[in-house]
Amino acid sequence: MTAVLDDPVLVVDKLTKTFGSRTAYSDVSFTVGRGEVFGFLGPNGAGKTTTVRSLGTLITPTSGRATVAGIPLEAANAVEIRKRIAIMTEAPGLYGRLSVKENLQYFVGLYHLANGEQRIKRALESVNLTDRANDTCNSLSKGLRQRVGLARTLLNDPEILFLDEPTSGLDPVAARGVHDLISGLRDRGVTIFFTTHRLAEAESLCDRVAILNTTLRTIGKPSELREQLFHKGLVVTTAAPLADPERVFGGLPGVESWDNDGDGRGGPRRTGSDASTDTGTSTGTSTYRLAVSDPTLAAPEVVRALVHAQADVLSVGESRHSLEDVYLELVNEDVEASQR
Ligand SMILES: Nc1ncnc2c1ncn2[C@@H]1O[C@H](COP(=O)(O)OP(=O)(O)OP(=O)(O)O)[C@@H](O)[C@H]1O
Repeated sequence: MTAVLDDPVLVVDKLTKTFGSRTAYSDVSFTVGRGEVFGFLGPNGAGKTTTVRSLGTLITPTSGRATVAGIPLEAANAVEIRKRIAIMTEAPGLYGRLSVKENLQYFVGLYHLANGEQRIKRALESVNLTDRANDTCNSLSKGLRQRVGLARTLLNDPEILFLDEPTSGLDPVAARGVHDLISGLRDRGVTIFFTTHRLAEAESLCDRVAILNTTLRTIGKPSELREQLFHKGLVVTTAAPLADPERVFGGLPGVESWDNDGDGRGGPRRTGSDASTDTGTSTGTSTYRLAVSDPTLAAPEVVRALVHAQADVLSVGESRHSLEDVYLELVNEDVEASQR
């Protein structure tokens, strides 16, 4: 990633936007490298759309600086910046009574683009809509309209594509279609900056993500964020509660602390939701979470100790945290802080 950041296409430095007394986002700094897929996450009202609108020259930031596609973000440079970028807001902004092709022809004219027919042909091919070129936009499903919106953004061969919630309101199949398009564009070297509320989408598509909640809360690869925020751990499930878990886990090499889901023993635990969570009270199973320095070294010790204690072990595995866990941990921290 360092190599990618050696060729930054978007540099944001202490950018702030206020509307009167309301702060949309504040003191935001980050860099996006050429060819990155960069996810911008945050709760409702976090300032994501306002950031996109600012970087896309649609509104003027209150303070701070940015360089977009190598050009300083200043009112005098807005036209030059817009030639190099494209923005798709939540609603694709199409003329419903015009056909797909007529819409694209309209935008080719608006942007004064040469070789319009060739551009339209390529854009339609990129989004697999060649055979719907003569259909009116009103007759298309929301998912297909979103694809027309994407085709529009491709007309000027943008260096940076800003997509504001491109899969909002789409069913899983249509959303998958948009994901495939984003992956295809990444393969062609287009930098993609997109906002989303779908954390699994961000996790699977993005090279890096930033979490915004008026200020930037964190930024990094999803895997790095998981490691920064959560201890490494093992999850042990047994068919029945251990008679004396402290005797089994306490003092084992590499095991820093343990906790039995639901009873809070064994010291503090920092975790969000986990796919393997099962307090098991109704089925008799019991789940133990162990904070360990190195799961590969600790796991054999733990298994030996469990066998020695004649425990009925159902599973021993590494605990996994998702980007959603990271997000919820950070955003919940903000909610708690605001209530203090
Ligand atoms: N034109 C405007 N005038 C006044 N306040 C605005 C304006 N645009 C946005 N805001 C405020 O700025 C804040 C950030 O809004 P923004 O739409 O950027 O958030 P968001 O993260 O995109 O939210 P969502 O996920 O709901 O789309 C909100 O408090 C919003 O009310």
